[in-house]
Amino acid sequence: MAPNTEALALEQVTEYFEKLAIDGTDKYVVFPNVSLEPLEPFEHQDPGHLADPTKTSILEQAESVVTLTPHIGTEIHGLQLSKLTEQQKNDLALLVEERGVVFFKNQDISTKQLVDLGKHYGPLHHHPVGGHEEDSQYAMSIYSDSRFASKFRAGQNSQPAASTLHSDITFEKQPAGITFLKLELVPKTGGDTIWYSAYEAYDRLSPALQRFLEGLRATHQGDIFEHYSKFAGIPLRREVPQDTTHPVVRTHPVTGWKSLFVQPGFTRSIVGLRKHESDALLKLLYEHLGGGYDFQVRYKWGANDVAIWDNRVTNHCAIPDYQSNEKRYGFRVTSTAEAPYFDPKSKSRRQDLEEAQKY
Ligand SMILES: O=C(O)CCC(=O)C(=O)O
Ligand SMILES: [Fe+2]
Repeated sequence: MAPNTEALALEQVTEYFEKLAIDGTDKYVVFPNVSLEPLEPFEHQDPGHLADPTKTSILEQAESVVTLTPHIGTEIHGLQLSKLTEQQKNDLALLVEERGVVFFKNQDISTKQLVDLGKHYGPLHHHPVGGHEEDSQYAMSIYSDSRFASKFRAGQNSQPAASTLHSDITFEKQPAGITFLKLELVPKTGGDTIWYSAYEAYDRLSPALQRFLEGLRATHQGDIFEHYSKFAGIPLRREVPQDTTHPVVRTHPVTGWKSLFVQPGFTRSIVGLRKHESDALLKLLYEHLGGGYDFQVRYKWGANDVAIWDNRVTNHCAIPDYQSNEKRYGFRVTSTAEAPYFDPKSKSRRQDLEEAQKY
């Protein structure tokens, strides 16, 4: 039965959401009604610091490496994430941090193995609302089929996809770093994902606007998950922080490069500006991001592909264009990283590469 969320009583929806079998897999998604403690601060140790700058263990041992666009996205063929050595795990961190997103085709890695791999990159995030696989709270389900389509895609169909452009969980004080998504069921056509380089987004702004933005902070809110929890009758497992601010331009701890760290998904205002100033500036920046056709990569998924991106330096949006009778299932493993900071001495990616004559 395909429930229409709006028409259902909350009680029924809650029951519906307790445990959901994913057709076409042997998996169940659960939405446990548990109360989680607030996240504790931690000191982030980035494995990218341990990488070999040439990243040979990945780039030379793959069967082939495809640079998908000049600014973002690399596709790796012929390596299984389930079998990485310690050196490869560290080199992978640096590759993702430099390239923004890296794709591994047709992976045999299990949920448990991907969760274990994710832990190498930082403490894993347990989402306050998102359903997760029955066997792991750290494998957040990304799901859509005829039962879920109306609920999960409602709203998305009535607005431009770019308005859902986001970096994951930036409402947290220490938001996501390296993040994995494995898609196990993919629609026959459609359901691509687009990633945008926030390094290049910064580099495309005029020096005058760059200087203006540097040192500013913006508020980030996870209110959509609170609404979503009420709307869909899913328990809110942890309070979402209400007072998070992050720098508008942040410095990456490993590459040292600056990136533009605002997005329509979770950023709400720029601290210190009047509301109409903040709204106008964010609108300008969101148009700049969403219109970045020449600093994005659009990925056409194959079954069991894994995308690995650095949420500190990219934004992404899923494209909900497939038919509602199509199934799309995957799970995300999200490592968390440092509290975002801006180092006034840091360089932009373009400046650094130009100086090294690599641009
Ligand atoms: O479904 C997708 O392609 C991406 C969903 C998403 O935003 C995520 O996994 O963080
Ligand atoms: Fe996301």
